[in-house]
Amino acid sequence: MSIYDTLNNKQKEAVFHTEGPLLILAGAGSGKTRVLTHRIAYLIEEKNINPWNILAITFTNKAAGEMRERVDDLVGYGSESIWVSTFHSACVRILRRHIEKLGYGSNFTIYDTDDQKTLMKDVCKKLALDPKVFKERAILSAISKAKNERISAQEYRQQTAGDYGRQGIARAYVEYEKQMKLNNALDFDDLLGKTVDLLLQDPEVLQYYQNRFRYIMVDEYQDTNTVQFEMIRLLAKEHRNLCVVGDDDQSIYKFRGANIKNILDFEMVFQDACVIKLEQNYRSTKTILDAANSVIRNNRGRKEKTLWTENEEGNKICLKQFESGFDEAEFIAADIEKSRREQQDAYRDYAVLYRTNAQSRTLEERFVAESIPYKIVGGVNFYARREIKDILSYLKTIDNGQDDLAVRRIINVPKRGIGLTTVNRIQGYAEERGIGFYEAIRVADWVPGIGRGLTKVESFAALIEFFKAEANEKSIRELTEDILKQTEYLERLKEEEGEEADSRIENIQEFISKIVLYEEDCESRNEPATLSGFLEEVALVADVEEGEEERDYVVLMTLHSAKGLEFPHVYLAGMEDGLFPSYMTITEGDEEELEEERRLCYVGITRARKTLTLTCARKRMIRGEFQFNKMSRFLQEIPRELMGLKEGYGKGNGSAGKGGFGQTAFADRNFRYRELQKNPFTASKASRNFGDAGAKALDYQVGDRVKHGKFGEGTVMQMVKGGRDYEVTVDFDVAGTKKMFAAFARLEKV
Ligand SMILES: Nc1ncnc2c1ncn2[C@@H]1O[C@H](COP(=O)(O)OP(=O)(O)OP(=O)(O)O)[C@@H](O)[C@H]1O
Ligand SMILES: [Mg+2]
Repeated sequence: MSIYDTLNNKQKEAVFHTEGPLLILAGAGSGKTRVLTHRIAYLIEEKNINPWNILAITFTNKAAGEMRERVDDLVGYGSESIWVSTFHSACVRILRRHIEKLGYGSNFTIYDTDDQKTLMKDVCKKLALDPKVFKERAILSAISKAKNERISAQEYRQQTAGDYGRQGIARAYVEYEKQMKLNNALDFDDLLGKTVDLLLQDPEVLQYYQNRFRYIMVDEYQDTNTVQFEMIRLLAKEHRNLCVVGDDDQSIYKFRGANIKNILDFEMVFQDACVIKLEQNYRSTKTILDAANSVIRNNRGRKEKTLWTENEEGNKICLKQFESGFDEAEFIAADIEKSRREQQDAYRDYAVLYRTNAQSRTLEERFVAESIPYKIVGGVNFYARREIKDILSYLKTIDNGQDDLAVRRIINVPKRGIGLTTVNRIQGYAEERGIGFYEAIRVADWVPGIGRGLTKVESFAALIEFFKAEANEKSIRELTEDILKQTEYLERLKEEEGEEADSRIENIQEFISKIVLYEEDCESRNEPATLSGFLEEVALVADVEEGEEERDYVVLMTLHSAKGLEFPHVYLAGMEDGLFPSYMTITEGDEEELEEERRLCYVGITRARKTLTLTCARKRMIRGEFQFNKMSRFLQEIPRELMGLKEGYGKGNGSAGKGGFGQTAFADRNFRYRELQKNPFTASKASRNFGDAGAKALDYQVGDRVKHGKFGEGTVMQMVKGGRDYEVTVDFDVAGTKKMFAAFARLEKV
């Protein structure tokens, strides 16, 4: 039996159709990716095509990795010379070799978003653009959009003549390009754009790659954008052996410029293209497939497809509504553990998918508490996210200032003009004196060579001291909101705009919710909610080391990252109107947006092979406020007979099978749109009053023998009372004389 015998007739047709343009348009789980990998094997083994002549492109690194594995298994010897990669990494490889022809050095640097922002800041300054009107992030996203449409800076300038706002952007675009070139740098969009430039401008290079990539395959074709299409078109122009596979129902990257027209245009650009439709789904049970079909059916602008399966009926879909997001997470963790034991399968057979990154926080905490190994795919753990680490570092510094790394992390975040030289001087001084970094900051005027950096460091210290005083009087939430306000951390994120900044803001809001939950929890137990207590609790989750050898874990990820993947058991969490579909989609009533979200829901459902569990919460804490949500409208699109009952766990009493589902579940639970529109962080009454915590009385005095954690025993020589603390001079037996603040030194009388 050959490997091709496992394919159905349509799939075989697609695999054997090796010459000429081919479009495979088919629904989820119908074997598109499988056709691609078998096609590669077929080309090499049956058609004697040199592996070197094959290019396979897919969407994410994870998908590329999986495709590479599948190809290696099928092809064996020689498979390493096939290019299996994402668009970006293919472009980098091409550019490293030939970019000199465009006047760049082959050692060009790739700018990430931060680098871009830094450069754009300089550009705006140089052009004296009004920062109130021209936001860096907004300019950058306009540039990115233009680049994806292949509009150069010059063209952009001509197009926008007479339009004041866009003229400013055009000037910034021109200058940005000039600077990028001077820096020998490319941004992500350039990787594609410059590759296309190269292919257009240099016939030799074009010919080289056309001859090299005689067979080109593109997976997830529905999410390619205009530049990507142009690149493929050029590469395939000579030999025309281009096979693209996609599903218009799974197009979910419109916001990044994906152009669904590329599917429609394919037959126009390659007029003799053969089109094959695959209609049999091999992935999911009948029940899951029915659910997916009944959801996507509600989209109007789509090509009608009939996707069917010979797979078994399978379990009913489990739908559960919980009181809170916490209960939801508790259920998911318990359910995975229970099911895993019963079915004797592995953690990696389970995936939990959600709409926004911020949703991972509650799930992660539950998983840690239950010792269930998990991995966030396509992202990082909640407490490892940059913005969360930043705020945590503020809180740690305010709490005790003993975590040098935390202090160093925030001394210039957000930027307040304290450079690395100054930081290193302070560090050197701290090391020399054997004191902590923050202690050194507080005596910055003693740091040799600190010079002009001093005022800035002093005002940083004053800010922290202000927060310290505030910490004594305010709740952790108030303190945190004030940190975000006084440092303008949130303000700067908001100015950035764009999907990344939005996601960071959501994470911060989720962090605020965590604080509120902690404070409420303490209150209910009649315990004081202290900053140290909070940090300790968080550390239990934040400092969990990822097991190096751990290969079996539950996968947590956003719906977007889940594209192309499959799992035996899938949980879709947070199926609520206002979250999924998103609040913006609902309130703005944009039908196109809603259809895009519905496609995302279709992608989510069709990731499941055997079981699908849909969960939602009646109330969910968002930005520290409870918000009441209805079940997602997408759930209402799934016929009730496909849904089943699963016993409840823990506090979650919202079973969906009988009674619970229906009237009450879908009743309008005074969804508070207006609540949502409020400023997330209501201004707190921050008085610039440093308060006087007063120096705490010490149980030792001059002449006493004391003990220090690091320096050992010594004699107290001098004590000077300051506003908030004593400055103590101790003559240590071994370490010599040191000056230190009592609060930091934690000296014990012996
Ligand atoms: N002819 C077949 N016989 C048995 N299993 C098959 C067959 N075709 C596909 N499959 C299996 O069905 C599942 C889905 O296939 P694949 O991932 O290739 O689908 P897809 O169309 O790429 O899905 P998606 O739209 O989600 O990317 C895989 O587990 C694959 O191995
Ligand atoms: Mg696929």
